[in-house]
Amino acid sequence: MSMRDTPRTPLRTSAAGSRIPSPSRTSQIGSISTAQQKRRYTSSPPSKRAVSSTFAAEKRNTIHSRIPQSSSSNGLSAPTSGSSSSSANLTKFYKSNILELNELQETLYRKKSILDAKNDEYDGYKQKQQEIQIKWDKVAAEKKRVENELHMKQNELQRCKQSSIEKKRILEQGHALQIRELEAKNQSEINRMRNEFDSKIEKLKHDKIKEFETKRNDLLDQVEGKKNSILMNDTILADMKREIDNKYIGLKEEWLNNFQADWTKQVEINEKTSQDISTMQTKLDNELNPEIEELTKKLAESKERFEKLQATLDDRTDETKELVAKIDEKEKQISDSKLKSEELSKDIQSIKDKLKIVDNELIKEETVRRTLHNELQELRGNIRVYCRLRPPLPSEDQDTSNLNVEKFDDSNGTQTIDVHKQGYGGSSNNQQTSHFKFDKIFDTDDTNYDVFNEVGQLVQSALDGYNVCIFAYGQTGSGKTYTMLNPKDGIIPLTITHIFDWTENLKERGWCYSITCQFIEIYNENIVDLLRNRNGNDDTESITTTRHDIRHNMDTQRTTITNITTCKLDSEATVHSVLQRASKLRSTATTKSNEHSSRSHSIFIVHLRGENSKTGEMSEGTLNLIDLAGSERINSSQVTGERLRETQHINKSLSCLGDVIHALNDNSVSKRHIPFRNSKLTYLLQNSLTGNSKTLMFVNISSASNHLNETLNSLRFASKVNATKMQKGL
Ligand SMILES: Nc1ncnc2c1ncn2[C@@H]1O[C@H](COP(=O)(O)OP(=O)(O)OP(=O)(O)O)[C@@H](O)[C@H]1O
Repeated sequence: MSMRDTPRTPLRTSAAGSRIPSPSRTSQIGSISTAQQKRRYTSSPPSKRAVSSTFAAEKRNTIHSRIPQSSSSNGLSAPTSGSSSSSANLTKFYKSNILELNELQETLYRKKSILDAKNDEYDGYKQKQQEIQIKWDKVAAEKKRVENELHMKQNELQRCKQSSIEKKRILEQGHALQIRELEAKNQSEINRMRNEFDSKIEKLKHDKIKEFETKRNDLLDQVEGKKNSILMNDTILADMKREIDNKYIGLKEEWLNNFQADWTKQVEINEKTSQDISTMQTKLDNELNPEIEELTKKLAESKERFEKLQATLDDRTDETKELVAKIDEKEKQISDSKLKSEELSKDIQSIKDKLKIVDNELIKEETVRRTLHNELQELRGNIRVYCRLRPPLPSEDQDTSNLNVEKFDDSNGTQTIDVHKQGYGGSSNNQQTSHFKFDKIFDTDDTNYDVFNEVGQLVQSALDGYNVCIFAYGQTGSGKTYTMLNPKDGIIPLTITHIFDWTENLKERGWCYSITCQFIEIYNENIVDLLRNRNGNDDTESITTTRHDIRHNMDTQRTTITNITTCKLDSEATVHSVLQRASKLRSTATTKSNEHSSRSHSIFIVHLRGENSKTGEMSEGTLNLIDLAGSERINSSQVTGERLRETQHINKSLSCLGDVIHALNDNSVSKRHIPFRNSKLTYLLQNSLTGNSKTLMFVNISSASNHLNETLNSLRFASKVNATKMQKGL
């Protein structure tokens, strides 16, 4: 029961109305019978919860029950007799009881004050939690902003990287061009050398021609000289002839002949020289001219090539100049980018540092949150009982007026359901009304999501490393399976989905969780593995032959079951397939044993193991989600055989569950023995019911009037559980 919403203790002065009446005011009331007095002392004292919730009513009842109502019922004289002895008895009775009643009232006030103090403490915690929540939201928003900033910077860095790659590519292209340019340069060098060679050849050719021309000119000069000398000789000869003619006509003939002979000789020499000259001229023309022509042609070609190369070279030089300018520009851009990149790296580093601080803050906040969450849960009570009404099915009586659910009042913290039942003869005068108080009551129009909103906090506790048990108790068909396992929105599917969401969020605070599950049922005190591998000849017989033992490790407070299948839950798909596997096995058993599912307890066990890589913290919690067997009372004398066995086992295990919770509430040292071993169910859940564990019981009831008796039985059982509190440190 939540302390949060317990009504405040009234001031003592204002409690006058509830004080015990003085003997004088009640002097007309008869004295208590000895039998009643005896019963009062021998009955066990009411639990603390019962005292707090029903004290006023009890007090009234006690007083009225002790006052004789008629002389025929207790043998005392009627108040109208006015006898002094009965008045004296009455006075004596009140004197002896008023002290005790006042003491009780005193005790009640004390307890209520403690309750108020706890209530205030709880409000303080609530305030603190709200502040932390606001701080948390701020930190989360700051983190988101910083992450966005980081994201943008990373994008910018990425762009810079891409532009660097582009520049590198362009530079590489430039290098390739340079290589080609060098090749062109080498080519031009070759060409230059070739030109030099050509010009040398040209010069040589020129020199040779010059030399030959000089030689020819010399020879021509010689010929001219010879011609001149011949001409001179002719003149001399003519002179001599004339002299001879004149002087020596006789000798003329002889000298002329001689001279003619000489002259013929000279002519021959001249002819020979002329022949030599023409031979040389021919030789010059035949041999050197083709070579010169060839060389001239080559020279022209080379010139042409040279001009072309020169033009290309000019183009390349211009291109190279442009490239060099571009390279310079790019290099400048690269150095700018490098500077920017360094600045970005610094920014990123500072953001990372900030993120680290934020992370550390978050981790610290998480630890505080866990402590506060647990304190809050403890303040709300380690045992909670919720009631859930299911609407009448179409086939059932639609009249639900027997049940009346009080509106939930947040400041009250509890909710009451009134059950009206006709007395003997069906007369409305004989109607009896029973009141049952629970931490919360879900009416017929509340959905599974409304239910999960309340359960979620306990799932969070399991993630924080506590053991949690959630039971669904009620008669067959009251909605236990609908509450626990409805495929879309039952507690089990919603729990797992939320666990995935929460563990994902906790990752950024350094927490990494491994989630495993087992799904078993307890049928006739035998454990059946609902996740075992099915094979073709699998039948109910082979199921029950596999032995499963429960082992408790007292050091680690962990419980294991031998030969049981454990499945890793890493995605919603695996959860779906695990639940389908289990439901298939259950439905197979249902066809073989009538209404098997309502005759067995099914337990979905989720192990949540978390490790925080940043703080080194570890947490290990177990969440047990239990769909109990139908609780309807079947008289053992009405059934036989297998059904009788089932009934005995169910009755035994459910009453054992009640006993265990009762025993846990008993602080008396002599009664510290908790009868966990009396049933498989309680023995299995031993570690999850003791210590700092949290327990939630749903009592599922049908609102249909034809189920009223079973509804009352279920509500009575649940009220008994609700009147207990978990004993710590067992
Ligand atoms: N809150 C609800 N709203 C609507 N229908 C419901 C609700 N609770 C239960 N039902 C319907 O009532 C019927 C019986 O419910 P369910 O099978 O969950 O009961 P049960 O207690 O688990 O029975 P059993 O013990 O046989 O497993 C089902 O048809 C279910 O759909």
